[in-house]
Amino acid sequence: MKIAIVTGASSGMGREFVKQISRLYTGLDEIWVIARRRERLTQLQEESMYPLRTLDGDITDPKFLEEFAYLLQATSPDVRMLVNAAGVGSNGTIADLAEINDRLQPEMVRLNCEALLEMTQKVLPYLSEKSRIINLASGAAFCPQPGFAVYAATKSFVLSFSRALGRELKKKKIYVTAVCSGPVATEFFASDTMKIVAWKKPFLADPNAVVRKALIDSGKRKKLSVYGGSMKLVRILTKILPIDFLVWIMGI
Ligand SMILES: NC(=O)C1=CN([C@@H]2O[C@H](COP(=O)(O)OP(=O)(O)OC[C@H]3O[C@@H](n4cnc5c(N)ncnc54)[C@H](OP(=O)(O)O)[C@@H]3O)[C@@H](O)[C@H]2O)C=CC1
Ligand SMILES: CC(=O)[C@H](N)C(=O)O
Repeated sequence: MKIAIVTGASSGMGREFVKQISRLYTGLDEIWVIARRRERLTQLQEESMYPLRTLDGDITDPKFLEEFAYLLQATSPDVRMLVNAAGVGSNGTIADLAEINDRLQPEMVRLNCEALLEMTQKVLPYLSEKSRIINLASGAAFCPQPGFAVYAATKSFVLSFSRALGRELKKKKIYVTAVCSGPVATEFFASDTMKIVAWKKPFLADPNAVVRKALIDSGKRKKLSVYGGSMKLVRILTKILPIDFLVWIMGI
């Protein structure tokens, strides 16, 4: 059974990946969609040409991860694509966010880094030649960001992890792409602790376009998918400017 697996499939870019994978890829038997909001995943079936297997649960929950591992073992699928899209962010200083809720930032690390690693580890034995992993990192991975510190650090983890994993899997011809986009118009910015800052608003990208580029870049076996001219420029600047200057700019 050939499948694709998408985490964070109930909204934003994860949802868009399911729709576009369904349109662009032939030969799949199922897409496994993962998120906590079951009704959203069920509705998604209307937008997919492939049968969806709805796995509703919290990917930071060890029980969910155990059941997921058991399902993989029981069905032994040929996973053609894994998209790790589940992720959250909060902005504010580390001290302010800790005062609001001291679990907020540790849980962000647990979801954005640990759960992504756990999902990847579990799926790895079921990936075969020419299969793909797409990890949602962010342009925030390129540089430390005072006021968005833990989120940016989690995304640096995702980028670094993706690059190294891609190298490790090269011999097996399994290709890993880290998606490093700027702000994208999704529910990501709808939470009480994640407000989009004013200067980012003009740069908000359409999730449809970011995901389309990610799938094209993954098809081209690119290690990074960077959407839009402004984010490409940011990437170059973060390579050439001194780190202290960059951190100062980001903290203004
Ligand atoms: N929006 C942006 O500007 C950018 C986002 N990114 C990254 O892209 C990824 C997708 O973000 P985006 O689509 O914008 O955000 P959304 O908020 O729209 O989607 C996040 C998804 O993650 C799922 N999710 C959250 N927590 C859990 C959990 N504990 N277990 C399982 N699923 C969970 C949510 O589903 P549910 O609540 O149903 O569980 C939802 O489907 C994230 O990793 C984000 O960091 C990268 C660059 C820019
Ligand atoms: C939320 C993101 O990841 C985005 N790149 C941003 O910096 O706003």
